[in-house]
Amino acid sequence: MHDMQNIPRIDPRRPYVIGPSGLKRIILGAETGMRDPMQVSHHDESRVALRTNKETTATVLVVVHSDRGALDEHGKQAIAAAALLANAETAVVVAIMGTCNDDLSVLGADKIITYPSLDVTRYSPETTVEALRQLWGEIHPVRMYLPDTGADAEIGRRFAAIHRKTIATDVVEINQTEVRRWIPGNRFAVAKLTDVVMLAKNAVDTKLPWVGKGEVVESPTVNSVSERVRDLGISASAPENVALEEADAIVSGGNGMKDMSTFKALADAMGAATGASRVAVDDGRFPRAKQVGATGKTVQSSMYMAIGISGAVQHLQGIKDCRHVIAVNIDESAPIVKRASLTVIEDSSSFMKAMLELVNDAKKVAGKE
Ligand SMILES: Cc1cc2nc3c(=O)[nH]c(=O)nc-3n(C[C@H](O)[C@H](O)[C@H](O)COP(=O)(O)OP(=O)(O)OC[C@H]3O[C@@H](n4cnc5c(N)ncnc54)[C@H](O)[C@@H]3O)c2cc1C
Repeated sequence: MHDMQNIPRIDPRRPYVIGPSGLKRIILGAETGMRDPMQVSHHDESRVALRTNKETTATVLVVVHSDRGALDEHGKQAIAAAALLANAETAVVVAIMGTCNDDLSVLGADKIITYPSLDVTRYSPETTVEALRQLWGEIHPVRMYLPDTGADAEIGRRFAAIHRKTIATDVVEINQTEVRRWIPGNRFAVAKLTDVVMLAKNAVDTKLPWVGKGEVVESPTVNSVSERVRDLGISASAPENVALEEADAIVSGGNGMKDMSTFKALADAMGAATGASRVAVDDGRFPRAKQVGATGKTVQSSMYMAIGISGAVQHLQGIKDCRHVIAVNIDESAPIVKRASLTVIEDSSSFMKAMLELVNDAKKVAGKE
């Protein structure tokens, strides 16, 4: 049985979601002229084939906001979905609202256009919609894909409403003629394929057997538009007021972290929210609301520092969307080490004291104290 909570976690390999019934046939079948992934060596990246060698005569457009030069998993999925669905004559054009340091060719992007001034730190929906109107007029895409979250969710709806495009939201399955979205009661709502497709999270696998051309194009000038809403900038709220699921930096303690006062001081100094493993919660060191993992919160911070946490599979499930995981552990064979992009093999208490000193020194140098 499915309930609403399971909806964003659809396994793309199940037979009814995007990819399986539709995608497998659409993209990998001989009739599309696509490369057969079985002929591609996954171990030799230099030999990964282009998605298509044919001259492209049509385009599909993917629109994604980036955050400090990086795309989140949902944004990546939108690009991969567009590439999976495009036929051999169709180019995948990606408009990045912001900058992008990632290699998007591995997600099937053929052409990448960045709009650095339209990143998520500024609220400028009317200018963004104008940028898309200009781009749409230039490349005449057959379809536009966006992730159905955050700034992208708003832009897709605004664009469709203003420019009278058909739109489907929360889409989990798509084929040549129809889109499907989940509705309560474990049912699909089916609609004709629309101009704008807003994709639900985790409906597509981003591991592709081929690459796009990845050509980066200079940012076009966008006509100036007067925004009706004035952006007063971003002000950070105190980490303890931020929901763990929305925190950008999290310092998390586990069974190997007992020095609570240094832990709290470090989190404060770093401006990070605090999380915990289940063992640390069961011990009474953290409230249940701080538990990260399968039976706790699923977080998606840019930085997740796991101090004295082993990285049990149930804990890792809660941090799968985190961008940078830093592990602090005395055991270099702890599973968290495999997940982390940086590991410090050190006693948690000594680490936290040293780190606290470094952060405070850095703040003094920056004149923030
Ligand atoms: C159904 C189910 C659901 C679960 N849900 C969750 C969940 O949502 N979230 C969750 O976290 N767990 C969950 N668990 C529990 C999970 O399996 C682990 O038991 C738990 O995550 C372990 O917590 P830990 O890593 O803090 O503790 P431990 O497994 O005890 O690991 C402690 C780590 O700290 C290191 N360490 C020890 N001393 C030090 C030191 N002085 N300095 C630095 N490092 C040190 C150790 O090397 C070790 O790696 C669940 C389990 C089940 C069965």
